[in-house]
This record gives sequence, C-alpha cells and structure tokens, in this order.
Amino acid sequence: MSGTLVLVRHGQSEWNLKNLFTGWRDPGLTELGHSEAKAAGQRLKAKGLHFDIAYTSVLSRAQVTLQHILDEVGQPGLETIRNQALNERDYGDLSGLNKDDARAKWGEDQVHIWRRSYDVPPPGGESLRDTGARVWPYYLHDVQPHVLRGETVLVAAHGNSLRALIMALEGLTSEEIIAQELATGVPIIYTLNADSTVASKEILTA
Ligand SMILES: O=C(O)[C@@H](CO)OP(=O)(O)O
Repeated sequence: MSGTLVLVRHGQSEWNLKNLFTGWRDPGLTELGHSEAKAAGQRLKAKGLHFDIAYTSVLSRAQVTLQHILDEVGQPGLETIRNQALNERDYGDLSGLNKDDARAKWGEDQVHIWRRSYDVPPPGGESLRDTGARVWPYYLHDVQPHVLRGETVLVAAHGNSLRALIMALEGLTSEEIIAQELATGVPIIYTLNADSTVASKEILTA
C-alpha cells in the first residue's frame, strides 16, 4: 500500500442554499457551510490524519473549507496549491439561474441530463467528461505522485470536479457516476496501492 488521498467537497455555499447553479461563480459559505467544514476537520483530526500537502481550486468556497480543515487539524500553514483545474464544472449559461426555474423552463428531464449526464454539456458549459478532461490529468501529474510516495494528501474541491475524479479513480462507468452524489463537507479517505489503484475507501460521515 502507498499513501492516503482525502477528498472533500466544500461546505454549503450561499448559492447551494439559494438553489442556484454555481459552476465557476464564487459565492461564499453559509454559516452551516462554515460549521460543516470545521466538523470535517474535527473528524479528520479524530482519525489521526496529518497532511503533507493540500490542493484546492481557485474558488473561495473550496479554499475557505480547506482552511477550516487545516485549522482544525492543527496545520494552518500547510503548503497549499491552488489550481483552476480543480474548479467546479463550468455551468455555462445556467450559472446563476435557479434550478427550479430552469426545470420550469426546460423540463425536469433536460435539467437532469445537464446536471448528471456524463457527456451532455449545459449550454455554453462543460459536461462531466469535459471536467474530467482537466481534473484527471492534473491529478495524475501533480497530486498522485505525492500519494504514491506515501504521503497524505488533502484535496478540497467541488461536487462535480470531485465526481469526475472519483469516476476515474474508481473506474466507474458513465452510468455508475450518475448516481454518485457528494455531500457537502464529508471527507472521503482513500488509500492507494503502489500501482495507483484504490486499496480502501472510507466516507467520514458525522
Ligand atoms: O451548482 C453547481 O455548481 C453544482 C454543485 O452545487 O450543482 P449540481 O448539483 O447541479 O451539480
């Protein structure tokens, strides 16, 4: 076995609460989102995890979530790399629209296809496949080498950028990924084998 990879979706954002498509827009965390992030850090601390490096997106909800976690585990100054490759899937023209209003306008089925299909992009935005095409190479080139060296790596990112990563990590099909929903502020702990396949997975729910 080699190292440990912890993935965490940011805590609830203002736009999650308002039910708006977010994508690359940059709302902050709600009060609940801040406490979810702190609770995630406490649960990681209780597991005795000590991180060697952290990665996040260039969006503040993920960065603030990461900082709460690092504060809670007692590593507030840990080396942190921020990269756009880990950003949320770009929702294009849907960004900023209310999800119920979108269902009323385009229909439930079309909106579900835009939200959860693998390869149908929302107008002007990215499909999950498009998102994976930037997340996975970044993971392979920048993140995975640390894990394979035996380090413990934290990645704080977004619902769909992490779904794309998990799909490739676990070898899920485009059918299987549809049902995968990530809760806000719930860490997923993977250990990897030396050949980079997943050795174990634990979801740290409250
Ligand atoms: O709005 C978004 O950017 C994402 C994540 O909150 O939404 P969805 O659940 O539709 O993928």
